[in-house]
Amino acid sequence: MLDRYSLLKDYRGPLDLKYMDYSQLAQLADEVRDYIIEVTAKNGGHVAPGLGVVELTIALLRVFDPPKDVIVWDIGHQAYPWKILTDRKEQFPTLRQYGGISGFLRRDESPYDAFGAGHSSTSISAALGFRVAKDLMEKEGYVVAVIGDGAMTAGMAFEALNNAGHIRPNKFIVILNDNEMSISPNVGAISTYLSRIISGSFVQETRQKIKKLLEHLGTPALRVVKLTEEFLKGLISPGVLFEELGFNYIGPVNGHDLVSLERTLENVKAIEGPVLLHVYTKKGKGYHPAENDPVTWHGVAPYKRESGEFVKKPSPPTWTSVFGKAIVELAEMDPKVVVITPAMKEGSGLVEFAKRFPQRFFDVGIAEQHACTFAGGLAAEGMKPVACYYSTFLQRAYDQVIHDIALQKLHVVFAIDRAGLVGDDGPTHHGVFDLSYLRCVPNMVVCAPKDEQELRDLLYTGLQYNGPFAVRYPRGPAYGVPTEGFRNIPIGSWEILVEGEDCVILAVGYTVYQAVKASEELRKEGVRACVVNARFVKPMDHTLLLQLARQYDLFITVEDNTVVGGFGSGVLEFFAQHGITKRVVLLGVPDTFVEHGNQNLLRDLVGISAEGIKRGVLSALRRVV
Ligand SMILES: Cc1ncc(C[n+]2csc(CCOP(=O)(O)OP(=O)(O)O)c2C)c(N)n1
Ligand SMILES: CC(=O)[C@@H](O)[C@H](O)COP(=O)(O)O
Ligand SMILES: [Mg+2]
Repeated sequence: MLDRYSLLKDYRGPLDLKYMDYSQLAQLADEVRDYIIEVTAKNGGHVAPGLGVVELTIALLRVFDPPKDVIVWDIGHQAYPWKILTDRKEQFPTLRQYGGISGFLRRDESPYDAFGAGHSSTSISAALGFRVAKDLMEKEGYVVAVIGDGAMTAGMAFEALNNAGHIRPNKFIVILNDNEMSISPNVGAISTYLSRIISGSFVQETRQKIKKLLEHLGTPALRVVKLTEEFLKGLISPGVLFEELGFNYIGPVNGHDLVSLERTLENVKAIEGPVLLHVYTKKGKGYHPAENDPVTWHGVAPYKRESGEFVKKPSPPTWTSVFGKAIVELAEMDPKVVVITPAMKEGSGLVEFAKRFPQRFFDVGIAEQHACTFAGGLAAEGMKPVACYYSTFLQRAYDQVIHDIALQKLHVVFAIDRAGLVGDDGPTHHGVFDLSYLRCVPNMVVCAPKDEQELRDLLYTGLQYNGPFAVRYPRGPAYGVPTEGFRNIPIGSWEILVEGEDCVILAVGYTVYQAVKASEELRKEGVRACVVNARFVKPMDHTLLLQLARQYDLFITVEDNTVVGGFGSGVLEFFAQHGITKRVVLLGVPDTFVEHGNQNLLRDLVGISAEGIKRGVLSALRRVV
């Protein structure tokens, strides 16, 4: 694949960059962009973020000397050019494939990936750690954090700036890559401030304000105005916010102008104290579909590169779209329903809701903790907040779930998307801990639907129930069952879906229909397994569980969550509390970080697909295939 690129094919590594002239570098930038498009068209992935930082990556590799100089990219979804230009151009076609290279940064993948990432807004903290460690150990080198404007909206980034502004280290540079986009257009007061810096309006407006103030003070001051005009120009730094936090603010600089970018970086190296370099770039640069629609092209499935059309296979609606439709209907029925997302409007299926109910929709930026406590406040005053999270990102708000919602028994519905194995994004994004971390929290109701209708019903149930309620559902297509209306499901109730005498399979959420399929296959082999839809993980159906314990000796629990502390553990705890001694086999995600790869392949590998469950049951019955 590399043969078609005249410079990239013979490129050996960052040292080569230092010997190229600017016309060669421009050509190399084009080739890197082309290569990213070529590979992501086949594999899918994050297209627009990486296309926007090709020149920045080249400049960093020319001005600094990694891995001696440490470059920490935030999130890492924009690091495809970094992977190609450091040491992974050959492996790049395996991007996000099982066994291939990751779509994010990993320390075990390359010495150039200084710090693992995938979740947002960690770069400045990690970089500061590197800086302090280097200083304590008297090690050479610069430390640079590269953070996007979206990532900069998170509290964690400001916690790090606060600390860095106090320590005031030298050779510590934060590059703010500002493309005015999070996944959606960036939101919030900080984003507005950054946009005003880029447009130049911040300085102009501040000067006007000072002039007006002086004019207001009368004639002597007016004379001063004239004298101070030039002085004011120098006095007002557009990055006054960062200056006040103890950083030297430099910028804004065009992040696609390699010459000035490099010159600025060279100058920045000589500045004493921490520096914030504000760079503006275009998300999706160089590929028209992505430049024109960076929201869609943030992260995509495979596509045709010439047209930008997506290669779609017919499939049932996604769980996300079922949720998105249901929440609009529920909001129509109840004016108290409000929706909160920490920067995941599209991914959480909320585009329609935001259009229909702009006053009741809150994109709070990448601020999972704030989103949760904000929901708590809304609930305390009598609204019905639905806090929409990806399972993996809810991890950020764990203390808030406990302290601000559960302890106060507040009526917040957590709609948790991307539960279970998500596939190509890999271990940073799998939502395989939520059943464990939520079921141990007092007052929480925790449930998972077996299909689309049950998702609607559980949401409806959650909005009727007066307390903390979490419903979790997976990434990707649902089962295609018809949906209509809403019904209340008694909290803690399970249902028997398949009768059988040999053993009982207690399955949760996505795995329920897999267990039903497995039971059909098992029947062909003479095994009659009972299948139960254990839709409530907390509280469990104690009555049914006691009844089943009288009937069966072998229990198989299935969940798309870690087996450590998850649903199966809950069943074991219940049996232990009731002195029930039955054989219980736990099927689920093992106690290891599962790699990236095709979602169904991963499900099969960990043994929670229909085939995997069949294998698990047979082996439990000691009839190993
Ligand atoms: C804690 C956390 N919340 C949400 C996300 C999902 N997410 C990934 S990229 C992104 C937008 C980041 O915007 P920015 O930092 O400006 O980078 P850009 O894509 O614009 O280059 C979001 C919200 C995440 N990775 N981590
Ligand atoms: C980088 C990041 O965190 C998001 O872009 C994430 O990859 C989105 O995942 P989905 O594709 O499941 O929406
Ligand atoms: Mg951005």
